[in-house]
Amino acid sequence: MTRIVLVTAVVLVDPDRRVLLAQRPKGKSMAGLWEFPGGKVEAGESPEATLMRELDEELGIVVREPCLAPLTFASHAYETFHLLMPVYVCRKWEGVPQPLEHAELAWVNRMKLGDYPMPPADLPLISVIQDRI
Ligand SMILES: Nc1nc2c([nH]c(=O)n2[C@@H]2O[C@H](COP(=O)(O)OP(=O)(O)OP(=O)(O)O)[C@@H](O)[C@H]2O)c(=O)[nH]1
Repeated sequence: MTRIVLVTAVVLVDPDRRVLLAQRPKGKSMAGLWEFPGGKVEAGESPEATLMRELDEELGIVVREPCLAPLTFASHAYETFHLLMPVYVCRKWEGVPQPLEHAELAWVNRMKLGDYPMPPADLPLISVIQDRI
């Protein structure tokens, strides 16, 4: 039986309908790949609380819970765990996202998401984002 790891992620959408991708830094697993901001849900935390904490830590922005809307989810078997990742969409936040924990950030036209190498779990998300954002 594989271990399920619960991670929440968010698609931040700007007024030009671009989406924020963040590049995983050197030294981490899947370094160099582009992901959606977020992280592992810790014990006692709601998925929304995880996102609000991660967005503060990773990007230095403040998001209010009502601004997080469910979009879709990813379910992917990695070699050592099974990732279950609820994905939210957010169009409103305070502050300007900064790469506080990532190598780089990119605001990407949603039709160009396929140009950015992503973790395998994220690939099925691309068409959902293109259709629904
Ligand atoms: N935040 C985020 N994590 C993702 C995405 N896609 C994906 O497979 N993941 C995986 O979900 C986990 C998120 O963990 P994390 O952000 O809290 O911590 P981390 O990168 O240091 O994890 P790790 O180094 O243990 O792999 C990682 O294993 C990461 O590879 C994504 O789009 N966003």
